[in-house]
Amino acid sequence: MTKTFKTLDDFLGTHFIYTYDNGWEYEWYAKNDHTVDYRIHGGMVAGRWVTDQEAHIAMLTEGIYKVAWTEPTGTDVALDFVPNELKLNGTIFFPKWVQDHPEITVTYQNEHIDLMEESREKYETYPKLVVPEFAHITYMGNAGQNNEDVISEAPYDGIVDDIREGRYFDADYKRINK
Ligand SMILES: C=Cc1ccc(O)cc1
Repeated sequence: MTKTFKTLDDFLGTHFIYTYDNGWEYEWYAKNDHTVDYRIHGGMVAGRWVTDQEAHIAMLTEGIYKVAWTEPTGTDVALDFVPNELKLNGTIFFPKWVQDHPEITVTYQNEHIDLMEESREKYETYPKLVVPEFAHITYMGNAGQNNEDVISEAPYDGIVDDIREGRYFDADYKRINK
């Protein structure tokens, strides 16, 4: 995808894959102006995926976007995208319990909200694990807003290569082989 990001609308509906400098690989979709979906392919909670997470999304200045949200696990996230330079800076604030029991969060969270809320009460919150990292964007796709095909299944080995190499979405950004 070759596109210059200028407006908030240029950002909304974009699908990204990126790798943080610590090696963690994430896939993230700006579903609309208040909703994000994502899948985690590498790192402490690889295998986790989430749809319809409410988030705050703002354009700070032309082509630079800030996204922030708090999750049912108690994890907080702040992302600053500079897509024209294929980079972003992300900070993840993990409660202690996610660091101690990451496996509880490695699932399709939407089907286990009660477990996330029980776990955040049952286990410890502090000290939080703060992970501030730059990331390099390895893929961008124009999925359009509210496209339910973008993040619609659990991550599997090779999925990011399928996406990057054009084997996953058709010309209308619908999933092939559904
Ligand atoms: C914890 C979720 C999360 C999603 C995307 C990202 O880049 C960092 C964290």
